[in-house]
Amino acid sequence: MKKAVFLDRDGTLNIDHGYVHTIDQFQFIDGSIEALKALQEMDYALVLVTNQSGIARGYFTEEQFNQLTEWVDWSLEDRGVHLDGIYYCPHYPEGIGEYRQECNCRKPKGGMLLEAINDLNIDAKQSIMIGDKLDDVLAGRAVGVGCTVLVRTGKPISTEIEKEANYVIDSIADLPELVRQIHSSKFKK
Ligand SMILES: O=P(O)(O)OC[C@@H](O)[C@H]1O[C@@H](OP(=O)(O)O)[C@@H](O)[C@@H](O)[C@@H]1O
Ligand SMILES: [Mg+2]
Ligand SMILES: [Zn+2]
Repeated sequence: MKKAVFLDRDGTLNIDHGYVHTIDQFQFIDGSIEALKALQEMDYALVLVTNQSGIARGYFTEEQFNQLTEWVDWSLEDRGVHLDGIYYCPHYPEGIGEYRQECNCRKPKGGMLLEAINDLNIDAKQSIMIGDKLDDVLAGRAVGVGCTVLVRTGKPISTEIEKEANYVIDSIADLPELVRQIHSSKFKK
């Protein structure tokens, strides 16, 4: 079994301009690519788990999402970062057509993470969920992820919400250092 970092997208990997769906709108957060590279070198599988209710809301199509995702994936590969899995939820309970669903994949539910855990043989306990919203923390917790991390690069987070995560850091750029510290403090025990 392998350990993984479950990565939220908007607000964590890229700036959340609100329902980002074009290459022009997609801005990697400073230091995010380098952080992913470092985590990959620490033997973490990298798994993207993103709510894309903009599809169900009719703001953009699944096809547009897939095109952008392909660009993101290749931009990362270009910089030596391989995403082991990409999972997205296109649904919304008040959405349109086939996307109007009370699904099990939209965070805070754990469906996307669970699918990845099964597909990629991931050890949830050894894994990390990082995101910018309480829903990310709750999704991680729902599947028994060992460590939940909130970043301050996305939606504003209240002190009440901060208490729900195991750690709060300024940006995903700080995650490799946090992981190193966690590992070294475990050794000392
Ligand atoms: O952060 P991840 O999961 O990667 O993606 C979230 C996005 O799909 C969008 O999620 C929306 O929330 P609702 O889906 O409308 O609740 C809003 O927060 C948007 O600003 C945001 O772009
Ligand atoms: Mg987010
Ligand atoms: Zn869904």
